[in-house]
Amino acid sequence: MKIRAIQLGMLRAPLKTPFITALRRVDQVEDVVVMVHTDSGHVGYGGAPATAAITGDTHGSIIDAIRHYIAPPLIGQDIADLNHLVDLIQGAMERNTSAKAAVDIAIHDLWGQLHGAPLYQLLGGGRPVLTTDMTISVDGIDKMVADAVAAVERSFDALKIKLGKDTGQDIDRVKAIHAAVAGRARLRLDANQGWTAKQAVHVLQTLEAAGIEPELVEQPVQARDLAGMRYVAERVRTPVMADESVFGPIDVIELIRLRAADIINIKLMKAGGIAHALKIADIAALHGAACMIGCMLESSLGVAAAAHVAVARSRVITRVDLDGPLLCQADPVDGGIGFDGPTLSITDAPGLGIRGIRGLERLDE
Ligand SMILES: C[C@H](N)C(=O)N[C@@H](CCC(=O)O)C(=O)O
Ligand SMILES: [Mg+2]
Repeated sequence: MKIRAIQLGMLRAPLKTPFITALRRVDQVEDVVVMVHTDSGHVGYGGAPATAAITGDTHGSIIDAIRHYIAPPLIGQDIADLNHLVDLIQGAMERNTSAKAAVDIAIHDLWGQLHGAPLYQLLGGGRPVLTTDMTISVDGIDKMVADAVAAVERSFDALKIKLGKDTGQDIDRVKAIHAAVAGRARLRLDANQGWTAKQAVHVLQTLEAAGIEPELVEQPVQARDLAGMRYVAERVRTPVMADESVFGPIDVIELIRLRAADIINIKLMKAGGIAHALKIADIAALHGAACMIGCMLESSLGVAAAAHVAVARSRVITRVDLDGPLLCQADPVDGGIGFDGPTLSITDAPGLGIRGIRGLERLDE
């Protein structure tokens, strides 16, 4: 099975309600779609959203990186040589992790199809069912409480509360949500880099003193401020999770060496795809650090790939934040994964099991 052509497209899916974090506000998912065609007539699907505020990648940069740097060396290569293909993708250029992830996902989809098995089975197996949390966008307190209660009523027992706008209001937000859902949902706090280290300690110690024990706090301070991450981790009971501070395997080694976080949020769009996400999970496991599998605001193309990774590394990936497709009015991806409330199930079709994408806009050269 040899790579014949790599085609690009755009997928757009309006959200049910705006997605708002300390970093950005978005109204729709927009993924660059990668379709890798083989001489055997198979198609491998991958995708990447542009999360410029986190990865630095834009739709234009993703398309350009794939067209001019990542795709050309792959043409004519054999899908059976997965490690070689991963080396070509990762070595094609510096950074551009979203573009690399989109192509890496499509190649892994084909590798699964080549072997006639769902990807998670080839990566080590596991039970193909996960439970995701639900994200509550940062907003006015009443709106956040209403969104949190609605999520709990839909059976979500873990809520990811977006914060990081204003420390005083953030404390009030968490107190109000805690009062509304206490005992029915675990609270995961995500400041998306919005606090200083001292502010983070103040927010968390105030909540802890009020008898609120969040399950974790995600990326309280600026991505590069590993000393700040450690400062927070040393002063609060709430476990600290690194998100924007950790992109690839090397970052994890540094983070663990500095003891700057307790938990690592693995995202394919930061890692550059499945191969490096697996490496991160394996490094974390060796050091006894726990992981979450996360996603950007993206469709079930990338989320399906992340789900296969989470299932195959379920001993170390103990938390799941794969709610991107659930935030959309409708997910245009056919096949792959399905949701029933917070329960995410993977089909047993070969590879990622993607059958097609409704309303795909083709991007021609
Ligand atoms: C969608 C997911 N629950 C999430 O919150 N992901 C990110 C933000 C992604 C984005 O801005 O697209 C996170 O910070 O964890
Ligand atoms: Mg985060």
